Amino acid sequence: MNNFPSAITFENIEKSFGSLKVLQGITGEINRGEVVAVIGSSGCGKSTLLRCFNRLETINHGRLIVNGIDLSQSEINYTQLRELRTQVGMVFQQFNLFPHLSVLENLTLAPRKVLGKTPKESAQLAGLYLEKVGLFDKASAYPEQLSGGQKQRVAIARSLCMNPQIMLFDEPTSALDPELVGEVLQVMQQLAAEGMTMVVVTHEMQFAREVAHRVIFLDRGVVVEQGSAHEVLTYPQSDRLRIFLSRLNVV
Ligand SMILES: Nc1ncnc2c1ncn2[C@@H]1O[C@H](COP(=O)(O)OP(=O)(O)OP(=O)(O)O)[C@@H](O)[C@H]1O
Repeated sequence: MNNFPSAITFENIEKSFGSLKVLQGITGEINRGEVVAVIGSSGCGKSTLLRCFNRLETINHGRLIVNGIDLSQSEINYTQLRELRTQVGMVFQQFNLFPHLSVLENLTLAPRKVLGKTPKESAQLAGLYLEKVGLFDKASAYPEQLSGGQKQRVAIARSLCMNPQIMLFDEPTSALDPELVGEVLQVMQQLAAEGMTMVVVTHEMQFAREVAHRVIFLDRGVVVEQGSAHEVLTYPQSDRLRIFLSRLNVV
């Protein structure tokens, strides 16, 4: 367990793609054991913020510390990047499973290659986490044989095999048929109850309301409001948040 006090600290971070300023000076903190939902309209920078947290994107300006690793610099060394990718798991909208590998092979690959586990140790780990997401019986299936909800549960189990301290979820249920959303949210809810630090970019306001400790509302690359899910979703202070929520029929 890393002893750095907060899981993620970000101060005045900025990120541009060419002339497009996507993050325009964002400051905040994710505490250990906290579940934070990041909400906002399409294109406001939610995914970019999340991707900065595991260095899929590099910030242009500001200070960013993730699990004690300083990501403020434009260059970090290979050891730090490996450490970061081990400690911070990420689940994507499109699952990103390897189609040519079985479920078991998808789960055991990183523990073997990155953590140096033996095939037996990694298979044990995989079994443990497949059990946790209710898919032990699918170990020898291939991704194409699974439903979207099952694929996403496999993707979560795959991340958990690395024993991460922080989990990032980028719209994990957006690509799913509505009837499959619940099974994925349930797994996430269980992780949250076990104390996992989670940052979740989501359009699922019910999940935000029921599971998130805190909600951050982004608009055009700035944090417009943040607070408890109850405060932010029930008593929006700004017109921008009111309009966003009314479009989703939340308020
Ligand atoms: N690699 C990139 N190169 C150029 N522009 C990018 C890149 N990634 C994101 N953008 C742009 O940055 C802006 C913010 O994108 P981002 O994906 O962070 O938004 P979002 O809030 O997650 O949106 P959505 O809810 O639709 O996923 C968008 O205008 C997007 O087109």
